[in-house]
Amino acid sequence: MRVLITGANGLLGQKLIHLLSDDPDIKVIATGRGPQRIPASGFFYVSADLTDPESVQSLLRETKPDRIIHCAAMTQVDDCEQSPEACESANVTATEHLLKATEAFSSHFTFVSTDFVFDGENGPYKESDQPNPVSVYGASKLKAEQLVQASSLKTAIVRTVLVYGLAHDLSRSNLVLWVKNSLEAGKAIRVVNDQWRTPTLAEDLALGCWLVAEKKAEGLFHISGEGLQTPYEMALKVADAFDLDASLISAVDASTFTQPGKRPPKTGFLIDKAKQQLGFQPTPFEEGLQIVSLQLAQNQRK
Ligand SMILES: NC(=O)C1=CN([C@@H]2O[C@H](COP(=O)(O)OP(=O)(O)OC[C@H]3O[C@@H](n4cnc5c(N)ncnc54)[C@H](OP(=O)(O)O)[C@@H]3O)[C@@H](O)[C@H]2O)C=CC1
Ligand SMILES: Cc1cn([C@H]2C[C@H](O)[C@@H](COP(=O)(O)OP(=O)(O)O[C@H]3O[C@@H](C)C(=O)[C@@H](O)[C@H]3O)O2)c(=O)[nH]c1=O
Repeated sequence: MRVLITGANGLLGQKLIHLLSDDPDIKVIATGRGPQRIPASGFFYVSADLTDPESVQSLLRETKPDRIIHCAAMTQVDDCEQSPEACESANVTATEHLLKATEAFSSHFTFVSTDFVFDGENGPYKESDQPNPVSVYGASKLKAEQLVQASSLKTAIVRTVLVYGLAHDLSRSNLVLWVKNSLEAGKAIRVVNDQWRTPTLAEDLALGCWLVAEKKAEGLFHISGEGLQTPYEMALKVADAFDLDASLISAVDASTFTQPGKRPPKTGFLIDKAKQQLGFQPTPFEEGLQIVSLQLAQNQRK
């Protein structure tokens, strides 16, 4: 089976490559912007800018995938707010090019989306709840979802929430690494206690995406951790897991931040559909932190 993973240099992309590249029955084709930044082997890497229709057409012609897992996106929420055209291009137009190019090959298409399609007034959300994005990023992902749903291909949409984990040379950090690195540097941090999320271990998300793609499942799936927590609560758990000074963490209201992109207050997902239809079972947050801690220790020994 030939599996094309977009956004291969990103957090989810790297975890998918790690999950699939040792399987002798799967040929992993990884695509990213610019050179490969993943220090691993066992897969084929193609550099492509997905906003360029010609590049996308030739990528599909050359690789003829059976499954596509489209992870690539402009994920910096504040940058999207400040550069809406770049956001539209990376998140909507690129998805449109990919869908069009895929039509010739009838591949199954999995699109990775976000809790930020919701306004955060009524979380946790199930798949049938009504989206209402409050940021340019959220609106762009919803627009891309609508293109995916309108396509004649067999498609699935995997929405997820606040992904954390360790990977190489990422262009954006995540809450766990940010808190850990700040506390290790002795830096005081202010963390919001009036937003709620169901944080997702990157390895769990990769497996969830693969369960969808492998089964050629169709429709919407909410795939995340379980149990609402505030980023402040998560930060305290990070301090505990890494034996760092929790007194450096202070709780603040989101209103004290002047971020360009508005964040939905209470998202988080109900994941019964993914559990029942896919057999998805997320790792509890505390265990996820232990996994990240082990990976960091292994990297230090290398
Ligand atoms: N991280 C999170 O908390 C969440 C993520 N998601 C969604 O999950 C998916 C994966 O996110 P994640 O892995 O964390 O994000 P990352 O930002 O780590 O990875 C996204 C990748 O997309 C690449 N990319 C951006 N624009 C283009 C382009 N024009 N052509 C080719 N590649 C491009 C980036 O390249 P480069 O590295 O060169 O910048 C990056 O490697 C995204 O679709 C995101 O919207 C949903 C909810 C939460
Ligand atoms: C930087 C910072 C973040 N936070 C909190 C707010 C927020 O809930 C959480 C993560 O903040 P970030 O700015 O890293 O991420 P943010 O852009 O809010 O996260 C989102 O990313 C996109 C891609 C998604 O699709 C979403 O699911 C979501 O995870 O940490 C603080 O409390 N203090 C801070 O100084």
